[in-house]
Amino acid sequence: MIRVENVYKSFGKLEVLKEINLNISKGEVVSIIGPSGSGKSTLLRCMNLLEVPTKGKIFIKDDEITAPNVDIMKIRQNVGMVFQHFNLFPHMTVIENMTFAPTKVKKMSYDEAYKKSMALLEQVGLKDKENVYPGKLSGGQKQRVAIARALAMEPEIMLFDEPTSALDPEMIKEVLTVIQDLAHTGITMALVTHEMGFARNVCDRICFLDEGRIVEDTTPEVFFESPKSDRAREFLDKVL
Ligand SMILES: Nc1ncnc2c1ncn2[C@@H]1O[C@H](COP(=O)(O)OP(=O)(O)OP(=O)(O)O)[C@@H](O)[C@H]1O
Repeated sequence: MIRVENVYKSFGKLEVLKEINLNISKGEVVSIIGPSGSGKSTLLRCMNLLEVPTKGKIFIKDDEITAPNVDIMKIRQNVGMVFQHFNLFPHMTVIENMTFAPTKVKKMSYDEAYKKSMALLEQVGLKDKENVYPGKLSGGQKQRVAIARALAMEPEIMLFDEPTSALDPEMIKEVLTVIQDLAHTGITMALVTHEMGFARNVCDRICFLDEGRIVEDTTPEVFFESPKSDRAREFLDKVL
């Protein structure tokens, strides 16, 4: 579903990603973890071209998204993204946030977008917040709306960039539960997360990044029980 081939990314002289090769199959749930500054967010953002690789290719299904003249809007319709800071439109109510892209970008009828949005709000436990502005929601509620909003575009892929890092501890669980419920429903998911329990219990695979390179790409069992690299062992000693 997602194929990253020999990708490099630099910001000026700073080489942030080096020789990245990664395959994520349809329906797989992959966690990208590693020390701060190791390039996790940059790698995720390359998967929908929020960052453009300096070198290498990325394919979504069989389409090379790094090819010149690619229709980026079309790609992003199929790749939902959830950010650390929610990114809801503050001047729109929850339902306006939800129906905006499906009607404007996907040209869904308002009725269809509305029905779909309400079903998704119910799924994330926020049906009663339909007409509320984001400013009146808690962080956890905002993030659940952001997830529902991304799902309203019916993407085949969801990218999560530290979706719980900006939340108070008591709200982390409600958001992780929503993400966990989504895992293994057929949607392909890549997550940058610092939630080791979630990575271990929910994800199919762990990609451990260190200084811009994938150092381990393995199952949670192997990664958490017997990582092969010193760097992963040092990292786990610090975070567990
Ligand atoms: N747009 C940018 N311009 C310049 N440097 C950037 C940019 N985005 C990221 N970087 C740098 O690239 C490096 C990797 O950043 P990235 O956010 O991908 O790391 P990360 O592993 O996600 O870190 P964290 O866990 O702290 O969020 C960092 O040194 C960061 O400062």
